[in-house]
Amino acid sequence: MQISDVRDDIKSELLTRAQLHDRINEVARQVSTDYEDKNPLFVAVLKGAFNTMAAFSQAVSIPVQIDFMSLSSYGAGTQTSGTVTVRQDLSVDVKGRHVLIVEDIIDSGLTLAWLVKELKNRGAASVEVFALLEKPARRVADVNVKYQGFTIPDEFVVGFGLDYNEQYRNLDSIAVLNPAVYQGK
Ligand SMILES: O=P(O)(O)OC[C@H]1O[C@H](OP(=O)(O)OP(=O)(O)O)[C@H](O)[C@@H]1O
Ligand code: HPA
Ligand SMILES: [Mg+2]
Repeated sequence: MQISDVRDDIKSELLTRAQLHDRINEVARQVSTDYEDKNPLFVAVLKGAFNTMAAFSQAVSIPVQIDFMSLSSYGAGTQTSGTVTVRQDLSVDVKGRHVLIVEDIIDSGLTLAWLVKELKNRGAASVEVFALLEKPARRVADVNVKYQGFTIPDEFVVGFGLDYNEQYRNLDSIAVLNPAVYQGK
């Protein structure tokens, strides 16, 4: 789906499909060098990171393993609930593994802070983060992000996996949602 398909709901396009893929490819090159011979485990944080994981994992040039964890804290709104709920856990043991978390966005930082701690507690040999988007304005939890895509302004964005109330995930770029869509809800 493209912005023209949901024009009235969108305030502005922030990152085009080409910009997203160019940056993901750059990060993938770096990660391929850094993790050569480490047999890394990529962990995508669902649902939002499904597109980032697909594009990123295809762009790396080393063998990797892939797993998913489904976490939720936003529900149907535009503000974090402050509580991370595990909807679906990993299917592999991370003990002794070099884990790279693949995330769509760091906003408050609460989701990632929780996950990094959890994976370290489970015995991962190392835990690093690739976040496609970072929204520094709303950060309340400190997270060390080794690989990042773009820093974005303090606006609620959708597309490329990111949703508002489970919609717009299949938009092929990142856009600022028109506040009229969620105001008064
Ligand atoms: O830094 P934070 O404030 O914690 O926000 C970031 C997280 O919030 C969103 O997930 P959400 O809870 O909306 O679940 P979803 O991925 O299924 O949409 C997003 O995909 C990140 O995982
Ligand atoms: O700006 C956002 N958009 C969609 N999901 C999110 N989760 C945290 N921040 C955002
Ligand atoms: Mg969401």
